Amino acid sequence: MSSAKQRAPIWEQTRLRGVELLRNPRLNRGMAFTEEERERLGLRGLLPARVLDMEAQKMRIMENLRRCATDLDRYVQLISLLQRNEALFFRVLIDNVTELMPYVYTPTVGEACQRFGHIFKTPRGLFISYADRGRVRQLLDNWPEADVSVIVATDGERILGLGDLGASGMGIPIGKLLLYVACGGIMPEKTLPVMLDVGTENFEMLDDPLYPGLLQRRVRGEEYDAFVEEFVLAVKDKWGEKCLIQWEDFANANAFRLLQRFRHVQCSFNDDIQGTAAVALAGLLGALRMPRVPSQLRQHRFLFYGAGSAGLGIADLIVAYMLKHGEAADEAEARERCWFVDSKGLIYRGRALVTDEKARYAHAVPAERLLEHGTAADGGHGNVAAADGARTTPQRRIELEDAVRMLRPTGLIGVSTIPKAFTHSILSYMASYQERPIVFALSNPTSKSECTAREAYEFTDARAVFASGSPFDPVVIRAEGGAEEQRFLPGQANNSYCFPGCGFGVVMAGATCFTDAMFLDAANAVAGMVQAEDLESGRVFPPLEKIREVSARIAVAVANEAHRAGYATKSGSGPKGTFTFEDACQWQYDPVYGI
Ligand SMILES: O=C([O-])CC(=O)C(=O)O
Ligand SMILES: [Mg+2]
Repeated sequence: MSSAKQRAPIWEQTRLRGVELLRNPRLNRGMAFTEEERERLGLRGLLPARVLDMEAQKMRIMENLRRCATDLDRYVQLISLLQRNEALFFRVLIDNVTELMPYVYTPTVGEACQRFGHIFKTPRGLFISYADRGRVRQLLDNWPEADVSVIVATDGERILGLGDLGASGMGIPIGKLLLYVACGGIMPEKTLPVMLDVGTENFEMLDDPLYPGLLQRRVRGEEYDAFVEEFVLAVKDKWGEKCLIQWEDFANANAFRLLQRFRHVQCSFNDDIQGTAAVALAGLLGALRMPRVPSQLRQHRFLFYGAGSAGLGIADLIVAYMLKHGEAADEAEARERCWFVDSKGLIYRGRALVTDEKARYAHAVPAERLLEHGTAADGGHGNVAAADGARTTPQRRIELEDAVRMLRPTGLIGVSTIPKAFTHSILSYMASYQERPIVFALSNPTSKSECTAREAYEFTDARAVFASGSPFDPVVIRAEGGAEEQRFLPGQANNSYCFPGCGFGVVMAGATCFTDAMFLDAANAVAGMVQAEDLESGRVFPPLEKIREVSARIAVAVANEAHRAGYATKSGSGPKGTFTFEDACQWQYDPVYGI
C-alpha cells in the first residue's frame, strides 16, 4: 500500500487518455488535473479552463450536500461522487466524517437499501445469485481487481433492524466497505462488496417492478449452505485464505452457523455478533470509568432486550473479558451477570422454547418469584411445568418491565429492534435504585432505537450512561432541582468503531484466522482511547473525529494478537516483528491526487 505521494506521474500510471480517463473514478481528478496533466493526457478542452485544487473541490461538494433537501438525496449525491472521483469522495468523507457518516452509513443507508432498486444508477460490487451456483468461481474472475483483501458479504435477510430486504440489502456491504477505507485506511481497490442473492421473503420487494434481485422466495437448508460454501471456497481459491470475509446482516438462524462453519476455513468474522460485541464491551468499559458507576463488570447485572446475534455476542464477550481479568471463577459465574428477554419474555432456566444458544444464559429463578412477576405463558393455565424435565419450574411470561423490577439490572442493553421499548416507567424505575443506570439502545437504524438519547436522559433525571447504535444529536437538559443545564454528547456504540480497524489489523498482519481474542483486544483499544473529557460530556466512546487513530490502534492490537497466536504471515517493524502504531499509520490509505 504505497502512499499516493510516492506514485509515478499519472500519465505513467495509465494508458487511458481524454474522456476515458475522466470516466474512470479511480484516476479521475476532475478540474484538479493540472496544466501539465491536461496537456499530456489529452484533456485540453474537456475541462473548464480553471484548475481547482482538492480543497476547492471539497468546498463545492460540501456546499452541494448541505443544499440537498433530504438525507437520501445526500446519499445519492455522495455515491455519485464515489462513482466519478474516488479520491475526492474519500477525502471529503474522511475530513467530514462526523457530518457525513450518517449518510453513507447508518441510518440513511437503511433507507437507501429500502429504496435500492429505485435509486440504483451504477452497479458496485458483485451480485452473486443462486442462479449462478456452480460457477461462482468464474464470477469472481469478472471482478476487475487482481488483489482483494476484504469482502463484506450479506444475503440481505436481516438488514439492520429493517428485516429481509433481499438483494436491496447490497447498500450495507457497500457502506461498510466505504468505512473500511475512510475509517480504517484500507486501499479502496482491495475491497469488494458481495450480495449473495438467494431470493427474499419480502413480498413487497418481490412485487416491486424495480426490485433488483432474484424473483423467488429464499433458498434454505442444504442448498443454501452449499451455495455459501461454494462462495467461500471460490474466494479462498482466487484470493487465498487470508482474504477477509465479513459476514453482515444474516438472519440469526444462519449467522452463528455460518460463522462457526467457515471461521477455520477462511479468515472471517460476523460483524453483528463479534464486531457489535467488541464495541458494546468497549462502551461498557468506558461506562465503568464514569463517576458513581461500579468499576468492575462483576458488580453489574446486565439485562439484554433481544436475544439475537448482537445480544448473545455481547454477552459472550463480557464473559470472555471477565474470565481473562479474573472477575469470575468460571464461565457459569460470569454468565450470571447477563440476562435476556426475548420475544417470549425473560429467559430463565426451565422456560420452554429456549434455543441452545440462549440456554447458556437461562439462569435459575425461584418459582415464587416467577409466579409473582410473570403472567400465564400458555394462554390461561399458567402453571404448567416445563417440557424439559424441570418439573418444578412454572412457565410464566415475564415482560421486560417485570424483568427489570425482578432483577434490578445496573445496565439495560437494547438489541431488540423494538422502538420505544425503554419506556419512562422502566428507565425512571432503574434510576430509582441505581445512581447511574447504563442504558444502551443499540438497535438500528434510528427508527428502531429502544429509546432516544433525550428520553434516556430525561427519564433518569440526567443520570443515565447512554450510548446508541445510531447517531443522536447532543442533548441539553436540566436535571430536576439542578441549577444549570447540562449538555450530553451521546456516544455511538456502533460496530463502525471496530470493524474497520479490526479488518485493517488482519490485513496488516496477513492473518489467516480471526480469533475471539482479537475482539477483546479491539474492545480494549477503543476503550483505551476514551479521555476524561469524553466521560465528562457523557460519552463512553472517543469522538468520531478520532476514528482513524482509533482504527490504527485497534489494527495494531489485532495484528499483534495475530502475531502472538501464530496466525500472522507478515511482520511489523517493532521488536521481534511486532507491529507498531507507526506501522499502522504508514499503511493507512490517504486520498490525495498523487505528486
Ligand atoms: O450497520 C450498522 O449500523 C450496525 C450493524 O451492523 C447493524 O445494525 O446490523
Ligand atoms: Mg450489521
